[in-house]
Amino acid sequence: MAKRIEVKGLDIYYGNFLAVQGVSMTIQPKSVTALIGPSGCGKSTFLRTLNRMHELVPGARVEGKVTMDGQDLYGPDVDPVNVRRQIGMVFQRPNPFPTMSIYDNVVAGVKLNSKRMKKAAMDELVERSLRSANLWEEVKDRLSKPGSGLSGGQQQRLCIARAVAVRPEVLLMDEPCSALDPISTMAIEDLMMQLKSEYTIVIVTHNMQQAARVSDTTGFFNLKAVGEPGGLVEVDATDKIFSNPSIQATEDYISGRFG
Ligand SMILES: Nc1ncnc2c1ncn2[C@@H]1O[C@H](COP(=O)(O)OP(=O)(O)OP(=O)(O)O)[C@@H](O)[C@H]1O
Repeated sequence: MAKRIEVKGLDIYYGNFLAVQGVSMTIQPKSVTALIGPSGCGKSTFLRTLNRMHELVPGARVEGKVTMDGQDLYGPDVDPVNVRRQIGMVFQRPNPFPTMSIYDNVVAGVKLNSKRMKKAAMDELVERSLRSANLWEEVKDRLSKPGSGLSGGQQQRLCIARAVAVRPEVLLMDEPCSALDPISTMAIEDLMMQLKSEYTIVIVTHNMQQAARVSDTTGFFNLKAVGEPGGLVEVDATDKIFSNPSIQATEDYISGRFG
């Protein structure tokens, strides 16, 4: 299921404002890629262009190329809704549908994709998705209760279950632990390491220890100067970025000298 994403010469605009310039990188399948960098350098903006979610902002657009296993995600015949089905997103704040039951939350995306399913198949999908999100044991006896009754960490795992239920190829995670306590954060980090055996995972994180713990590859984004667009400064194996980066700005950032 996991697929490779290639980004070539990507510029990202909000209207006339060039927010991110010239990103080229390969995102490997069955691995976790972390995007780090100071606030405002365009990590979230870049992440959203990988499943065309930035298009929900009026006037936001890209120039350049993004392909998934060779398929141009911005090709003229490509439906962005289909791209978002193949490339799921998990957000900073857990956002289950609050009045919907845990069960219905898991299948919400599948129903949106208007797939008709028999009850038994749906039950099986709910169990499988909750198991992949490491949440099944905690919720199996209260599937009809509202998603809002879960703890923050459980809600985030419910959102991950909802994302994997539609069987995506890639999972994008935008600071998925920033609203969570350390124990829930550990649970999500463990989950990411399990999920990478099946998915391509890209995570934006402000937590460098987290990037070092969970990712195989790390990309460092930065602004060239105030008022200049953000861009990818360096991308390499996570061990290399955190022990012996090639670029001085990367070293300054990871050693806490700025940002
Ligand atoms: N909806 C938007 N409309 C206009 N400009 C935006 C929008 N979202 C982000 N920007 C601008 O794009 C640039 C990159 O922002 P982005 O949120 O991607 O950075 P980031 O690295 O993810 O920051 P943070 O770490 O603080 O979340 C910033 O200058 C920001 O002000």
